[in-house]
Amino acid sequence: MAVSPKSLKCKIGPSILNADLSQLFLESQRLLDNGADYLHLDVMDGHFVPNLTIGHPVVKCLRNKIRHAFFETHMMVSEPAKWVEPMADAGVNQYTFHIEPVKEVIPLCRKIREAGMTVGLALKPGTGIEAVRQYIDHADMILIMTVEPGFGGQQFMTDMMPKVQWLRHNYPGLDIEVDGGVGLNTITACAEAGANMIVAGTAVINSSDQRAVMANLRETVERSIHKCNV
Ligand SMILES: O=C(CO)[C@H](O)[C@H](O)COP(=O)(O)O
Ligand SMILES: [Fe+2]
Repeated sequence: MAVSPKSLKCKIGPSILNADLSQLFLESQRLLDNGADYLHLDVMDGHFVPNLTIGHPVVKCLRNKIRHAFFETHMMVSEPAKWVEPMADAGVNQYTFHIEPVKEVIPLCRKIREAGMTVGLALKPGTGIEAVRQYIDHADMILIMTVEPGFGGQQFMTDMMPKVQWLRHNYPGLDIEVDGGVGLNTITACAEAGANMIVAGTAVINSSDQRAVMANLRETVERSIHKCNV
């Protein structure tokens, strides 16, 4: 892995997808109390992916209860431009959208920033890194999906790691997120490839010791960042 600047930080963002959503506030607060740096909120529209989850009204309710945490929405939707203002109004901090269905990526990045949010660009497993290269300067973070988007609890795809490695090599200071099947058995591959933003759903939610799992994920990533800085 190429040398990362000292400013690169490990951030752990659990996904609430497989949590008990009838207790969304309590589940989210518990994750934050147990050491989460941010919340990764999976938004699905039943078109871009074959599943439905939550939308901006639910995010807004959650924001009314949790004032200060960083909220990332992972927009698995066919028309991400449509939800920028509602999500900004709901108190979202980072708007991460898939580039696959979007014709005009750069104007959408601009719109998201104008709405006061940071920009994440997400790639499905079948999307090559060349598809995002031209947009990286317009984004704050790149999300490399390590499962086919749509469902929690799937198996991690190790063969996505070359994408992470390429990004880290060429963009030492970039926030690079991995999402899907990330847990104690797969974090080393993510960390060594250069990911610094870690989304973990079932590995954290299903654990009886969320704090220990998140601390373990963090230690592994911080060790890799440190190795590159010495
Ligand atoms: O975007 C997602 C699925 O499309 C989820 O964020 C992801 O799957 C998290 O769950 P797990 O860690 O269980 O895979
Ligand atoms: Fe996600």
